[in-house]
Amino acid sequence: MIILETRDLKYTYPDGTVAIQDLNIEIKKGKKVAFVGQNGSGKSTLFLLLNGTLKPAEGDVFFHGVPFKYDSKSLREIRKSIGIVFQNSDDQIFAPTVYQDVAFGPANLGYSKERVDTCVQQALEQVGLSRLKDKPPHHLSGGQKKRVAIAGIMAMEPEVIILDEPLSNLDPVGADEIMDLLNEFNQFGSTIIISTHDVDLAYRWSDYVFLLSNSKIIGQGTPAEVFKDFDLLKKTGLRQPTTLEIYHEIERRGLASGGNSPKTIPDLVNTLKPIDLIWVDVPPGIKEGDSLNLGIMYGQYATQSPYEAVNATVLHIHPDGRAIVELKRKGIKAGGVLIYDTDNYSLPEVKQILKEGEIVFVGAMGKKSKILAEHDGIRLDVSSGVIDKTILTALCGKRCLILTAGGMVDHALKRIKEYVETSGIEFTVGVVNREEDYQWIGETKDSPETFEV
Ligand SMILES: Nc1ncnc2c1ncn2[C@@H]1O[C@H](COP(=O)(O)OP(=O)(O)OP(=O)(O)O)[C@@H](O)[C@H]1O
Repeated sequence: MIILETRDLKYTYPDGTVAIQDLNIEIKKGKKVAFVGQNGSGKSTLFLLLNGTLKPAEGDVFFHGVPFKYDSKSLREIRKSIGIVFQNSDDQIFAPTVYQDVAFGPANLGYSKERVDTCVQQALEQVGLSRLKDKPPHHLSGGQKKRVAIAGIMAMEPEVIILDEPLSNLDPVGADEIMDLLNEFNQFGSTIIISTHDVDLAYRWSDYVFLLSNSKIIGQGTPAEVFKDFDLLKKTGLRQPTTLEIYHEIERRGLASGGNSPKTIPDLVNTLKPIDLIWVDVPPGIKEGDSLNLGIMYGQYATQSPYEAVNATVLHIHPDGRAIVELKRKGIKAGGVLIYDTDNYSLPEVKQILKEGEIVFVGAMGKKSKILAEHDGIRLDVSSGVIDKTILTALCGKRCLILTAGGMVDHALKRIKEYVETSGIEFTVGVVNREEDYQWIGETKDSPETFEV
């Protein structure tokens, strides 16, 4: 279903600058969409047109198929449904306390005092700022201000959230947290639209990408479609995403299987071809013909099983101390991922799972789960980029637990099951405390035996 659409949109600033022209786009409900383009390509102007802050010189914007009207009542409705978070949080935050700032939007929509309070409490909890509600926003860090701005929009419960450069001025962990938050909103059904210069982010995160250049859309499609088009990227002055660039280099050297578009490190690792002879550094004292334990390899290296211990025979030692070795493999079992739904949280149960499930790696997704873990002293090994890091850990034979809630439970389950299915690497995955969703993958009778490495 199309939620937002533009037809022949044009916008000219009063000084004559044409910032948007011939713009025809369709945005589907519930999707994560990225607009990518260089400075001055027109992203911010387009976003202001998409929530009615600017009125087009020509053309129309449609919400659920209905063209925008620009009287104050219609605009209020549009801004309630389509929230925008500005690039610079200081342009958005002005009230004396965090609470009052977040309350501004819902109060302006004429909500009752009780409803405003509920919306604000909920939004502050979602972005993890309940504790700072009485602080003046200008005393907060850049990342915290960004969250206040996001909470202010969330409190109006919009269907579409537009964020202009959501990660500008954030450190890597703060950036991951904001993206996790946006994924969470998306799981609850919001359509999320961002602008960014960051091709890695657009490639990894979005369902659909628009490339903007000189006020026009010059390319669009899934991230895999858009970012494999070198000519298009060149025209837009953008580079390829790093994961894709590394993949193409190893593919060109015959080390990865062709025709893939890996988005994440687990996906990239999974494209590697099996190899039998490799160069390695050998410790002093090793002679030709000796055996070496090289550790563990997985993915397509495996010949008999999804995951294997690798021993090697030293064939030839070069005078510089490096040696050519022939790999000998032994199948062992991969680890597993358990997902715990914190909507049905019980600390004794989590403790029992950690102990009896022999869990060695714990991650939490979503503010609620992180706060629960912190409050109850559950040590977290990872709190951002959780799904990928957990998959990589499970591939190394370890048992992992993800604490999360709501739509994120299904999101994590789906992503990990997809990985299991496309990679052919079998490890266990399931929701542990939600009977109807309890599933295991890869627990077959003929699962490979476990060997000591
Ligand atoms: N208030 C304004 N008056 C005149 N021209 C403007 C105004 N705001 C933006 N422009 C111009 O409109 C064009 C598009 O600007 P816009 O801010 O939409 O681009 P952008 O893609 O968001 O850039 P950035 O990535 O730097 O934020 C640019 O040429 C810019 O100089």
